Amino acid sequence: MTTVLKLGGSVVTDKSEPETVDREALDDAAAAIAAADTTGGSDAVGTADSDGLVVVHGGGSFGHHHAAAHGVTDTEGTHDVEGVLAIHDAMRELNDAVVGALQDRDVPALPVHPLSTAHRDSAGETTLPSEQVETMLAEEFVPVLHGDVIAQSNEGATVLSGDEIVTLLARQLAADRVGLCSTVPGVLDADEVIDRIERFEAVADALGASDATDVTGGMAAKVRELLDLDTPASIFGPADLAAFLAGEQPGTLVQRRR
Ligand SMILES: Nc1ncnc2c1ncn2[C@@H]1O[C@H](COP(=O)(O)OP(=O)(O)OP(=O)(O)O)[C@@H](O)[C@H]1O
Ligand SMILES: C=C(C)CCOP(=O)(O)O
Repeated sequence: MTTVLKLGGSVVTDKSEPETVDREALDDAAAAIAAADTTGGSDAVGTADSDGLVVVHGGGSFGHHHAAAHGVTDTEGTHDVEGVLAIHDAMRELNDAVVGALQDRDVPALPVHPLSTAHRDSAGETTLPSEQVETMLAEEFVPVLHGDVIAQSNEGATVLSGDEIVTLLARQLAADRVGLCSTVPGVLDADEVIDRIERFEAVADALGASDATDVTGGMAAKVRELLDLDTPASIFGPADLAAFLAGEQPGTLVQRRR
């Protein structure tokens, strides 16, 4: 079984303070991942024939802050190389922290930086090679990707969100499970967690943007992307990470009715 897990930038960073890792939250997440034994092989998460875990993390107070400062979004690009590097370097720094926290817990985590491998065409179609991720999984490593800036034809460089990485990889790896761990316990409608979302229109009124600086669209964009997947996806909070990794479906399950 292959699991793709996104650790929200809002979980692993303090989104109200530029470039601040939330060390406690990150270590808690790393501990939950370590306890779940998520590497490929016979004892891995979910079933006996697990192919392992891919971790993706978002930008939080690292990427979004720099992207906003340089006017870069997932559709608006820049040719300013210093701006591109500022966004990428911030994301690499956060990725170092995430990989480091996992390695401190003996999770065999390795970084994968999308700027060096992914690109977009002028219509915004993203290509993200996954062969290195698949090989890492086969060798029982835990690849750790992150939202990033990537080259886009006619735009310079634009933001690739962790959420889009999750959906691209889930398709390419034919993932069995997808989890988005954010700061909220699920998708909320008037403070109640919605159990299941099958159609965007049914929840559109409840969905908003992020309440922090976020250039890629917050909760509404997440739900839209997840509804396009064949793989069922769960959106849940940090308290439910261990349950998700143990095979449960906490929070909100997003799956289009076929
Ligand atoms: N109906 C809703 N239910 C839950 N959260 C919502 C809703 N509408 C808007 N939100 C906002 O969406 C946020 C989650 O999206 P956000 O993009 O900030 O999360 P993330 O993936 O953890 O962070 P990042 O994008 O930095 O990786 C919540 O913190 C909340 O502010
Ligand atoms: C802002 C950058 C560079 C990454 C955005 O990733 P996200 O937080 O998953 O939307």
